[in-house]
Amino acid sequence: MLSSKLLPASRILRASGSSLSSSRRRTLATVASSNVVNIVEVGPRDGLQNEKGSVIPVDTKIELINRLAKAGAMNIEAGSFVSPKWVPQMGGTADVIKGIRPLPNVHYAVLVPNKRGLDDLISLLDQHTSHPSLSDEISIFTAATDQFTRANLNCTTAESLERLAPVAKAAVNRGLRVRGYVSVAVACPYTGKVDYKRTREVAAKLRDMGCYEISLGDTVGQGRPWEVAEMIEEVKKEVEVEMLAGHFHDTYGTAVSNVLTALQHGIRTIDSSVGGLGGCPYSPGATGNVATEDVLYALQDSQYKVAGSANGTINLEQMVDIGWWISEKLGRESVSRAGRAIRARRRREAEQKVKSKL
Ligand SMILES: CC(C)(COP(=O)([O-])OP(=O)([O-])OC[C@H]1O[C@@H](n2cnc3c(N)ncnc32)[C@H](O)[C@@H]1OP(=O)([O-])[O-])[C@@H](O)C(=O)NCCC(=O)NCCSC(=O)C[C@@](C)(O)CC(=O)[O-]
Repeated sequence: MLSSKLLPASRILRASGSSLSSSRRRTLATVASSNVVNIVEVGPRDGLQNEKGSVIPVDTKIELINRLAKAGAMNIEAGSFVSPKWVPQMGGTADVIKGIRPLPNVHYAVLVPNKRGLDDLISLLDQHTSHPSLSDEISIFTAATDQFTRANLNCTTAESLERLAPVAKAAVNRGLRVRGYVSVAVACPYTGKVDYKRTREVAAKLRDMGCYEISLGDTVGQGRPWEVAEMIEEVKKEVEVEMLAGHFHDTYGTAVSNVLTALQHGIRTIDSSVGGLGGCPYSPGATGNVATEDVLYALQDSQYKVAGSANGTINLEQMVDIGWWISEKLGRESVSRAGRAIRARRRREAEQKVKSKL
């Protein structure tokens, strides 16, 4: 386990459950210079929510989450309490949460869109008090444009923020940590290039309502590294970089570059999805999140160290296996570039071994 000294600020806040006091901010400034990178594994939620066809069995989702935790993932978005009419794949989240074998030091988060979602989670937790670590975090979400928020939440961004404020407050009062998402932080499928001032304002409002971390989503996956850099610099004018996370989809193949750009601009928490699973139901054509395997590979032997519970990190080889396993369950191959290359390398090595024995 990494010492808390090495963990990015927002994750320390989450560990202590405290709010940002001024003395905290000073300690955090030192921590922010750390090169430890946190991964938030969003495969079981963002990765699976958009799957077409039949609903993925609860047992498969549970196995996915348990495998991810075993491979060292310490932050896993396990599902969402949203309307199953809107997102049918997330319908069985309560059963998924109940079925997880919770590991110590792993945070299992659940996405909620409204008070009803939070109430559903709380009633589940109340029924399972013997598993206090079942789920200790909610993610709430809105967007930088009204058009996207309407498609995703059936209201404007201002209305969503108004609805989310009491949800965040109730969650914090209950002892849950609250993470906020700003979707379409760079570009919107309905309106094109986004005014980053708007991204900044929405991120600041989420911070003010009690979110310990705000994830900036390139939902469409069309952000270029220089645009991501500009967006982050704009948001940083109002929100501490220690509280920011990067969430990049890979539609145009820029996701790994965008991750590196985010790190260069001070962000230390990255959302990713095993096997590059995913896509957003309200962003037509958008592909999956940056693959966790690709991020792990890109950061190997660099100045950055990925935090995790498998010998202090996340095991890349195991993640490759999980990416292939879940992709095959979904009837396809993993789209992770590192995953494919590592599988090919393993095949070559196995063939050479056979040849050398002949
Ligand atoms: C917010 C609503 C419900 C509004 O939807 P609405 O239709 O305006 O709400 P409503 O209050 O009229 O409710 C409609 C029905 O849903 C039910 N309902 C209401 N709330 C819930 C709930 N929590 N759980 C279960 N059921 C619920 C409610 O009871 C009712 O049932 P009916 O009376 O018709 O039988 C809807 O818009 C919704 O569920 N949206 C969620 C959309 C979603 O999950 N999108 C994907 C996640 S966001 C994302 O992927 C982006 C992100 C985070 O990854 C970052 C990035 O990449 O940018």
